[in-house]
Amino acid sequence: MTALESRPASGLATLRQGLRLTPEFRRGIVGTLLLALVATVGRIVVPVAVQQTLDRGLRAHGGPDIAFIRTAVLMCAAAVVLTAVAAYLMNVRLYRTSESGLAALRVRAFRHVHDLSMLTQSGERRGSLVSRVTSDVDQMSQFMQYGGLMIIIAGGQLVVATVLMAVYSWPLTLLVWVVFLPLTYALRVFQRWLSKAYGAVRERVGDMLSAVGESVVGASVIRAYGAEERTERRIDESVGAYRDAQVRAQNLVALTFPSTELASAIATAGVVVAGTALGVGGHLTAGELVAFLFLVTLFVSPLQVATEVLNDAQNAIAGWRRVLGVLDTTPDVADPGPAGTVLPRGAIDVRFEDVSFAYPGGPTVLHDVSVRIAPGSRIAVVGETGSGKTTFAKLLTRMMDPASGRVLVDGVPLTDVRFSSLRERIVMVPQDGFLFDASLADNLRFGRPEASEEDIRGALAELGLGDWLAGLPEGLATPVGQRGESLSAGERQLVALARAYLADPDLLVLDEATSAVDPATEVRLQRAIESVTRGRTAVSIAHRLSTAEAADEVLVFDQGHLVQRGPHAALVAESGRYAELYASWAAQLKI
Ligand SMILES: Nc1ncnc2c1ncn2[C@@H]1O[C@H](COP(=O)(O)OP(=O)(O)OP(=O)(O)O)[C@@H](O)[C@H]1O
Repeated sequence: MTALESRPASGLATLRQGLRLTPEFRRGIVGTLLLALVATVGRIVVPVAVQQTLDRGLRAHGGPDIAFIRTAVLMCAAAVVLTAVAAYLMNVRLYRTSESGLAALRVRAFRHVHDLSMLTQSGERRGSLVSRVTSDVDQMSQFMQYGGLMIIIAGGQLVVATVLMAVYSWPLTLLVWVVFLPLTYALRVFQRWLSKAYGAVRERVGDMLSAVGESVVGASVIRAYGAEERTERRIDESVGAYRDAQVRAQNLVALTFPSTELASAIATAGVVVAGTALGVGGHLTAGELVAFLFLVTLFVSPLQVATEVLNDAQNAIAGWRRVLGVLDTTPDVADPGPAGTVLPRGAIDVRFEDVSFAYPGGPTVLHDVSVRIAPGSRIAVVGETGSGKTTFAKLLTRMMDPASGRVLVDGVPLTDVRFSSLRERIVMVPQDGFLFDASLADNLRFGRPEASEEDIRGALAELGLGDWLAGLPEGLATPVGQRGESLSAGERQLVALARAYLADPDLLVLDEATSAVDPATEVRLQRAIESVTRGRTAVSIAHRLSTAEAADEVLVFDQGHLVQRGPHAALVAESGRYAELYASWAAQLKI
């Protein structure tokens, strides 16, 4: 089960919903349809001209009427040119609208992915999420540019050809329809099968991208554990599953082609036989029969195109369903928008009122937590692994909302605070602060894009990192590599801290890194943390004893309950959870 389910709605409902959510596709559609009409009507001029030339020009009373033939040929040439121009203009318009529609859809889907809470995102594999915004939209683009156009033309052509065929001979028209009716029914059945088959194809693309993406990102872990073979097997399997799904879908497509060919051959043969009989009986002229055969070709080609387009259409609808799956997911952590409160500047006062939380489908991991954190105080959150520390931090920064209870900042419920204000005033530094593949300066500027080089140097100096910066080969221009791989783990933590310092929040939530660093970096980190947390409310998930010792107060979590709180010295003196944790820390230090 993924968090963003593909919608099971019918193909037509999906298209309608998609068009409603992407008004760009509908822009200028009337003009395009008119051009399609001109292009279609233009195609019937040739058969009519041939019929007129044969029946009224060549077989005119008293010999061929050259003047009539000349006029018919000229009109025919003019119609062909007009048709070509209309078809060109229609193409251009369709490309333009479909491209801008797809671009808007991509942007909208991508923004929406960002609006979704961490919880929804973590329920969906990253590769699959990426495929919804990239390859699924690409599938739609093929259809919108070729298939959509063909359907418009083919539909018009089918109607116009039928009407004109009926004008020449309704019994022959009936014959053609009788041959083709079973085919149209069969096409509808194929469509249902294809819809299922292409739904599976789109799912497999997501799986494949997920497997490939993960093996690239986790390359070092794979190598470290010698798991290359297992990883290759997983990729082989996902590629194989995609191939099988495609082959299954293509087998169905292959079935549709011969069936149209067969129906077309039967219809043509039938028209020749029945048409000749009608001609002998004096009900049809030679010109009319020839024109009718031309029209049968015009009638058949849209059906042939339809089978091709059906393929694209089903693939596109399957893709569109997955994109709509993203757009339709209401963000569970919603921004109150302009109606929301803007927090005033200054150290933030935090209150948790009976807060409980459970991850979707899981047990309660935080139970009735009530706590007040005074503005400007430094708090250390401690507890065994899995005790709920990170969950507490995520609720405090509104990465997710509590199942029950409230979190208040400066007396305002977090849910009422405008996102822009929330993200500006409250910053979380996760254990492994993600660094982008850019220069050190660009990464530091992430929280405050307008910061000048002087601001950055000043901030690093205030954090006691001036000497570290001086030791870097290219200073602020030093590239940090993908995910900061050119830096050591300790240096990455320093950059994450400096980035938060530059953003200048009023509440800083710090998930202390557990990775061991060399003693010199450790000292730097301690000094930097001391400076970063000064003057603001700071909540650190502490993995080091020194952090707890330096804090104004310690919050002790045990199996989702807040079991103790108070200054380090007082808690050590009490017998309780903290004293046990302290004892195990102290034992580790002695080793
Ligand atoms: N995304 C998630 N989905 C489901 N359960 C989760 C998720 N994240 C955490 N949990 C569960 O919630 C409980 C509390 O986890 P939490 O990450 O808050 O603990 P922690 O004290 O921060 O642990 P650590 O010190 O190892 O980081 C654990 O039992 C964990 O398995």
